[in-house]
Amino acid sequence: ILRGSVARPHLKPYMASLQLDGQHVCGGFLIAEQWVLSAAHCTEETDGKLFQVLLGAHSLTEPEPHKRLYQVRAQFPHPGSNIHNNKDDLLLLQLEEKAELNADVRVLPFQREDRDVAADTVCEVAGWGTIDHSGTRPDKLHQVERPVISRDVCNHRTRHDGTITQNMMCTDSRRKDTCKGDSGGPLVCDGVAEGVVTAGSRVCGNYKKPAIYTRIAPYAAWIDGVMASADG
Ligand SMILES: CC(C)CC(=O)Nc1cccc(-c2cccc(CN)c2)c1
Repeated sequence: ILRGSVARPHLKPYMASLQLDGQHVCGGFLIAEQWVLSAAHCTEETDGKLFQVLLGAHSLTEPEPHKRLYQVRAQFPHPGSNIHNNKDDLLLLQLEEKAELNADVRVLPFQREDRDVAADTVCEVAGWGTIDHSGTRPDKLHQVERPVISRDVCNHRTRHDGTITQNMMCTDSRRKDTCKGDSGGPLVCDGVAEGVVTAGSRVCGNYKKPAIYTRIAPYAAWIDGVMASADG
């Protein structure tokens, strides 16, 4: 998160850190006791290894009362996701067991009504992604508020030039923005997850490249189907 602030500890109890060998790679969030939603492109550099999922954390390194690292039983990237574009950039992770829910570990509801969030709505996004242009990685969760911009503005030829589909949404990226390692985290508007951070043009804080999110509502049926089909 570029030019945001340190989040209030454990006030975003749905946040997950997807880790490999103890290193934060991407964000995610708890959508059910045994399921985390993230971004499919986060698996690009994992060489087929499964993530571990850290829940209940504010600091990535310090001991905290309800912090716990969960093994992943299975990962389900959306079948339409690919490395060449941001389409269908969603990843479902089934935890090895149901997460123990408590004050610091809680499910976040996601939007099921497929209707665009109005432009200028101020939403919030959080993550352990890089916090400056030198790629400094934070120990603590950061957050930032960002206004939604319309798909028409986001698709302008000087911005994302028509690549933003109706399954995507954008927020203004002037100065304050998402960045590397924030992918997979939720865009939360009025307490509901409306989108999942995707890397898009992989630049941060440049107003000509607004932040892009995969809208969740269009994928509600896919999410429900995977959760229902996987055992348990
Ligand atoms: C395996 C993956 C972690 C590789 C990757 O995603 N790299 C990468 C590099 C630079 C910027 C970003 C990035 C992420 C989220 C939002 C944005 C744009 N605001 C950029 C992402």
